[in-house]
Amino acid sequence: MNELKELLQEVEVLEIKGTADIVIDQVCFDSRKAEKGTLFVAVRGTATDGHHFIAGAVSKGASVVVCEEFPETLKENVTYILVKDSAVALGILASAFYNHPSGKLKLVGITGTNGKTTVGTLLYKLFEELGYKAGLISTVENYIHTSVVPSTHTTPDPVTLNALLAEMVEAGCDYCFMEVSSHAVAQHRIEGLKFSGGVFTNLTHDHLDFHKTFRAYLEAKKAFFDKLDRNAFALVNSDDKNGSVMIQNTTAYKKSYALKSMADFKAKVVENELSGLLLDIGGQEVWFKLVGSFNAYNLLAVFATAMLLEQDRGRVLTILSRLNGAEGRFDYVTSSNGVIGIVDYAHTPDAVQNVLSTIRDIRKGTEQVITIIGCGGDRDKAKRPVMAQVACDWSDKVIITSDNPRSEDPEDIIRDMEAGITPDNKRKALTITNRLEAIKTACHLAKPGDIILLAGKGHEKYQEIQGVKHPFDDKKILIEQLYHVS
Ligand SMILES: CC(=O)N[C@H]1[C@@H](OP(=O)(O)OP(=O)(O)OC[C@H]2O[C@@H](n3ccc(=O)[nH]c3=O)[C@H](O)[C@@H]2O)O[C@H](CO)[C@@H](O)[C@@H]1O[C@H](C)C(=O)N[C@@H](C)C(=O)N[C@H](CCC(=O)O)C(=O)O
Ligand SMILES: Nc1ncnc2c1ncn2[C@@H]1O[C@H](COP(=O)(O)OP(=O)(O)OP(=O)(O)O)[C@@H](O)[C@H]1O
Ligand SMILES: N[C@H](CCC[C@H](N)C(=O)O)C(=O)O
Ligand SMILES: [Mg+2]
Repeated sequence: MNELKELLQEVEVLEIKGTADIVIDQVCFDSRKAEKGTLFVAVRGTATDGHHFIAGAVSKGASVVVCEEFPETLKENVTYILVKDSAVALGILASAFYNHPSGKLKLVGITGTNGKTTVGTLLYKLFEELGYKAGLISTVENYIHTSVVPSTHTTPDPVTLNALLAEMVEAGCDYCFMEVSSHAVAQHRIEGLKFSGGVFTNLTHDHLDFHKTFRAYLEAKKAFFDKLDRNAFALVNSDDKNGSVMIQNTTAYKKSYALKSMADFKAKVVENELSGLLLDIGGQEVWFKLVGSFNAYNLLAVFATAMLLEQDRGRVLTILSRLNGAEGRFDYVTSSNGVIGIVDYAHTPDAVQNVLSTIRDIRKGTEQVITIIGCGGDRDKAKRPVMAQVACDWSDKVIITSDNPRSEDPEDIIRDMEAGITPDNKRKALTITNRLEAIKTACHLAKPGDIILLAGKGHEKYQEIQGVKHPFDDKKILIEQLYHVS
C-alpha cells in the first residue's frame, strides 16, 4: 500500500499540513537513508531525536514527514503529519506499507529473558520438518523458508521486520516464529503486527540499563501479551512466578506449561546427561538432544506451541527428538585427552547459574569446572557483580575476561565484576583481560575429564571494542586450543 491517504487511515493523525493525495516509495526513520518519495518518521530515540533530522531528510527528497512536533519552517510540496507517538505511527505505517504481512501467515512471538532464540529456532526447524514453509526472526539469524538473512538485532526495527515478513509471505511461508525483545516492545517495533500466539519463557535479571527497574522490564514483556487479540493464544511458563502476571490483562486464550506446578502442558525430567535429556511428556518418555533441565522448559514450550497450532503429537515428538538447538547454546566438544569444552550464550545471572548447575548434574565425579566469563560494555552494569559471583559459586576456577567491551574500558567492566566476588570465592578467580589468552590458559589448566565453560558469546563471531567488531569465535578458538594442548 503506497497511497498516503490510505496509509493514514490506520494512524491517529492529530493535524496534517499539505496534501494526503500522494504516493510514497518508502517508509524510513533514518534521515541518512531518505531519498525521493520517502515518508520520514521522526522518532525520539535513546541517543538523539529524529526531529533534529527532519530538514536533512527533506533535503534528501522526503516528501512526507511524520512527527510529534512540527518544525519551525515548513517546506512547500512536503506534507507534515502530526501524531502523538511517532514510534507507534512508524510500526503501523510500516505494517500498512507492506500490506499487513503479519496477518497473512501465522505469526508467533516468543518473549522472556532467556530461551527465546532456542524456542524460536526449534519451532522454525520443527515446522520446516513438518512440511511447512516457515520463517524465523532471531538473534542468531533470520530465515525466509530456506534462505538465510543475517540478523542485527533480536527483534529488528519495524521497517526491516515488516519487509522480512512480506518476503516470507511472498515465499509462501505459512508460519513465522519471532523473538520479541523487551526493547522491541518498549520502542514499539512490533506495533501493528497481528500475532497468532505469544510464548513467555521466564523473567530474570537483564537489560536494567535500558528499563531502569525490574518492574518496567516486566511491564514491557507484559505489554506484548496485553495486546494479543482474543483469537491468539498466550502460552506461559507457570513455574516462573511472573508467568501469571504476564497474562493478567490479556484477551488471548491462556495456556500454561510447567515442570513443577499445575499446567495445561506438563513434563518431567527423567534423565539429564551430556548426551541429552529424557523427558516424560504427558506420560510418554522421549529422548531429546538438548542438554540441561532449562532446556526441558524450552522443549516443552515448543511442544505446547505445536499442539496449540494443531499439529500431530506423535510427529511433533519424533521430529523434536532429532533436532539440535540453536548455534552456540550448550555447544560442546571433547578433546582427545577427555577435556570437555562448552560454548554457551549465558549472559545473565540466571543463565550462568542454569548452565553451571547442569554441568554439575552431568559431571561424573570430581572433575574441575573452569568458567571463562565477561560482561558486555554499554549494557546492564548491575548484572556484572552478580554474574561473577554466580560463576564463582558454581565453578572450581573462574577466569574473568572481556566480552564486547564496546565503548567502555575493559578493565572497568572487570572491576565491576570483581566487586561482586565474596572474599571466600576470591581464591577461585583470576583475571585475564584478553579473551584469547583466557581461553588458552583454561585449556592449559584443564586436566583430563575437566570441563571448561566459555560463557557469554555463544554464536557471536566478533569481539566489539570501541565500535570495531574484531573477528573472534569462541568455539573455533576452543577447538584449536583443546587440540593443540592434547
Ligand atoms: C538502545 C536501542 O535499543 N537502540 C535502538 C534504537 O536506536 P536509538 O533509539 O538509540 O536511536 P538514536 O540513535 O537515538 O536516534 C533517534 C532517531 O534519530 C534517527 N536519526 C539519527 C541520526 C541521523 O543522522 N538521522 C536520523 O534520522 C534514528 O534513525 C532514530 O530513528 O532504535 C534503532 C532502530 O530500531 C536500533 O537500531 C537501536 O539499536 C541499537 C543499535 C542496539 O544496540 N540495540 C540493542 C540494545 C537492542 O535493541 N537489543 C535488543 C535485545 C537484545 C537481546 O537481549 O537479545 C534487540 O532486540 O536486539
Ligand atoms: N529456558 C531457559 N531458562 C533459563 N536459561 C536459559 C533457558 N534457555 C536458555 N537459557 C540460557 O540462556 C542462554 C541464551 O539462550 P537463548 O539464546 O535461547 O536466549 P534468548 O532469550 O534468545 O537471549 P537474548 O536475550 O540474547 O536474545 C543459553 O545459552 C542458556 O545459557
Ligand atoms: N544480545 C544480548 C546479549 C549479548 C551478550 C554479550 N555477548 C554482550 O555483548 O553483552 C544483548 O545485547 O544484551
Ligand atoms: Mg535471542
